[in-house]
Amino acid sequence: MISIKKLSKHFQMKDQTVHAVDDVSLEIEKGEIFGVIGYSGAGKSTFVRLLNRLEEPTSGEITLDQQSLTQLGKNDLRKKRQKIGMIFQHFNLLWSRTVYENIAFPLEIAGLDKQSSKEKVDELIELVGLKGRENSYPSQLSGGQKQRVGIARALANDPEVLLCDEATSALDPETTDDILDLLVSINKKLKLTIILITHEMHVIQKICHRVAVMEQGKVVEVGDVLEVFINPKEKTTKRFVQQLSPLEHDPERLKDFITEDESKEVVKLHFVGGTARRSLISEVAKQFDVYVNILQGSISQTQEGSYGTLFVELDGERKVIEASMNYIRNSGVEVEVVTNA
Ligand SMILES: Nc1ncnc2c1ncn2[C@@H]1O[C@H](COP(=O)(O)OP(=O)(O)OP(=O)(O)O)[C@@H](O)[C@H]1O
Repeated sequence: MISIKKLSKHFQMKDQTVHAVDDVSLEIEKGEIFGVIGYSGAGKSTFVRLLNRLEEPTSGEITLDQQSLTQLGKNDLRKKRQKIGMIFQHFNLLWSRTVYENIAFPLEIAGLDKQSSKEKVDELIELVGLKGRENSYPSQLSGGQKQRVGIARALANDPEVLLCDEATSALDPETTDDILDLLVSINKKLKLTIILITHEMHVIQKICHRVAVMEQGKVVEVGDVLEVFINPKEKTTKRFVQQLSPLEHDPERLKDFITEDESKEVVKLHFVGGTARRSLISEVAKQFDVYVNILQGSISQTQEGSYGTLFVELDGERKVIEASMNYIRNSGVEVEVVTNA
């Protein structure tokens, strides 16, 4: 749906050229939530601003639904921009206008008549959960509510793509989750393609289908979120993934559990995909005469399924331990016996 080819943006400074976006090529599918993650200065904001030409590329091409964005003249660009909604970290609302008027603003600009505009605004207010707040001013709203206004306004002209520039970075964790849930429900309901940039892996994990990792203007890794989480290849990607599972393997803590005792075995369970949804641990404890002691680990949900590791101690007769390990393996979960924790 969006095809980005060899896209670059260079800023010519007095004594140097900054390669903010450097030869980026990506294909973004219709209806997917595509995340771009990178540390500060990686080029994320510049990248997302190039996608609606708030920033003019130095070179390269962007195609949206087979139409070249990069070659559009001023008038056509203005029309096409209506099909690219955008939300921002600091909401960018009109402070002297009410919630209703903020959302109606892009419809006014598009020349919609009053009645159709009212119907659309009412529908959007319902969609983003702001019923009853139509007449409030932005200053009377919480951060999460302000972003809901931002989202409704961005959706006013029925865009094909929604660009999110660090849209949850100014929000507390709970509100962040609410807004991310809202984006997922909009993505599903409207089949809207969403491109979001963030420096938080939690955001990628929670809502994205695919992710690109940016570093010094370049995309250094791209793939399905689940795949990238399970098997990050680049150093930067590994650092981001570790943000979410710092406790995954703490050898010191596990050491105390490793014994020569035949009746105990410490095993590492590696969950990938849908398997972690099942109540495997309680099933094992119920069906086999073993105690299952969870030592450490974490399971995370992504849009494509769960992944993660759990270290557990199985305590029981040798052959029962073996049988429970086989049961776990047959459920599609990788089992590794931890001998050298
Ligand atoms: N208008 C500009 N003029 C000169 N340099 C710029 C301009 N905009 C961005 N840059 C530079 O381009 C590089 C990428 O910046 P960008 O803001 O896109 O990164 P980012 O990943 O979004 O980081 P942050 O989250 O800190 O904004 C940085 O080195 C930045 O200083």
